[in-house]
Amino acid sequence: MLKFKNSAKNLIAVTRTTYSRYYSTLEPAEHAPGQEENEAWLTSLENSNFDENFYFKKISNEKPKEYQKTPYRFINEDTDTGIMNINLLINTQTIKSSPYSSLSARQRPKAESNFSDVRVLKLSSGNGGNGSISFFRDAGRSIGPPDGGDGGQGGSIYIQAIEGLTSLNKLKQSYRAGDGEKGQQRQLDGATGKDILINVPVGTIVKWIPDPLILKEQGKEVQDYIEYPVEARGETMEDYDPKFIQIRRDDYKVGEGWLFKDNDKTEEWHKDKEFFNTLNMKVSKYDEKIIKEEEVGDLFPLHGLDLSQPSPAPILLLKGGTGGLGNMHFLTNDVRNPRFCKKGRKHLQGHFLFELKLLADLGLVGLPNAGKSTLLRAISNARPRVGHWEFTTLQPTIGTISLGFDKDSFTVADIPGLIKGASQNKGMGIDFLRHVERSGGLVFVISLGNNDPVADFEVLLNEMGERVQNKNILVAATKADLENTQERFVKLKEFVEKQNGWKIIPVSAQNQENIENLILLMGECAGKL
Ligand SMILES: Nc1nc2c(ncn2[C@@H]2O[C@H](COP(=O)(O)OP(=O)(O)OP(=O)(O)O)[C@@H](O)[C@H]2O)c(=O)[nH]1
Repeated sequence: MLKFKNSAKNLIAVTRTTYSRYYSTLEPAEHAPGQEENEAWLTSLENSNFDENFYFKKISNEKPKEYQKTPYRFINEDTDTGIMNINLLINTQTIKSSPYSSLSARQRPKAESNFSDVRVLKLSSGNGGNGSISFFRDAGRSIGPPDGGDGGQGGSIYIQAIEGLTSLNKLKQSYRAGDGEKGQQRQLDGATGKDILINVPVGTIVKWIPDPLILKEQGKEVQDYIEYPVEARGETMEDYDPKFIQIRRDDYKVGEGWLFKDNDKTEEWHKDKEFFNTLNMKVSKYDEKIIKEEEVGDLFPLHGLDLSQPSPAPILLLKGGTGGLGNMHFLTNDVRNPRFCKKGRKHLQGHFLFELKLLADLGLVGLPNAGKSTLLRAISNARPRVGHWEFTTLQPTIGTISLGFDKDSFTVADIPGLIKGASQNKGMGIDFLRHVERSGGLVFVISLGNNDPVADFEVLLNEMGERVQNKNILVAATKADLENTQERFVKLKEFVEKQNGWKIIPVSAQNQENIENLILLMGECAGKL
């Protein structure tokens, strides 16, 4: 049999009588699928039985119709998507306002340049490259068999929580993965678009949110939406409790997405031809498969992705578009001269809210200037800022405390001081409490240098509200080295011990007094002893 190679040097000249004879006696270009292979592939598509249940189960409860106009839809099936572990679902937490909103302009840039725990990012994956329409050519022959390669896969956006990061401030405002390149002649597939991997600190929660600009136009606040992802849009329905958001690609439907080579023989011309319609019916099955895979793959947990552990591998957030098929796939018995290929599938785009909740075993809670940072310096390797003025601590610091070489160590988070009215956003507000929210225990740091430590403790308990529930509590009465603190300590001890038998210990962080005992009690509070 005569060989038709894709290199001119290897080409064996053939004399052809008719076009069809030419094709029936020649094999196509070296790696391009041949006519027989294409026929077999199209037949397999025709007979293929995609697990419709698998795909449609997830969207069967999709309601109501008008939501479908939006570029996203809610899905309420609680099924594993195959790319994301459902166990990662968490409850939505409230975000009220910028943690820095109440700071003076002088303080703000300092705080924001080093630390950021809430960010909104615009993310887009890449478009799939278009297929290519090309025919083998050489000097002796004006046109050969189709050899147009496939478009490259669009780049995807991945996220990975890694240890050693403590802030979201390095993230950019938007990320866009690369587009797949278009297919090339000689069966060359287009290059794959560049993926993007976003590294975040362990403890980051990622939530999908609608475009903040659109929300603004509608007079809605991103914050409201985050607090009640569905309710704030007035879209809650009885028995409708969506678990996923499906961000949709504004793209061609099954049987569409063809690109044609000739200006005069466009889609209209082809749609009149039986050979094209027959082929399109078969290729539609391929479209269906790709689109169904997108429906499943493009789901995101509505209540967010909680990266509370280092991610063993990057997690796919937004998948790039699939590359379009080149014309080499469409050479069949009926289609001798496929002057068409498929477009690449489009990218996905969405806005995501990144919220960092540092993960420490214990949280230090106290009024400004109570001595929290000094205490953390005394007991751990952390070096938080210490000052004589209030609100020295503008960003949370985490210290690690060792209980000895044969015991677990534990971590302690120092957060900015709370003041009366903090829950109404006074001082630094209470947004920083997100960083002690997931701690098993809280250590209240009360200064014995203040006149009425009991009243101080009451202020803190008021501001903390229900946040103290289900937590181990310890009170560190600090600055015990100061004069006349004995009597204050006795009163405070009495008050503390009345509260569910909580423990209290006097210390002087400055003079390193009673620190060993404090560490032991803290280890107990952290559940490590
Ligand atoms: N005498 C004495 N002074 C202390 C002790 N601990 C802290 N101080 C002083 O109290 C002041 C406040 O200490 P910080 O550790 O910055 O207090 P903070 O609670 O972290 O303050 P904010 O950052 O405002 O929340 C500093 O001047 C410290 O030197 C102590 O045990 N004894």
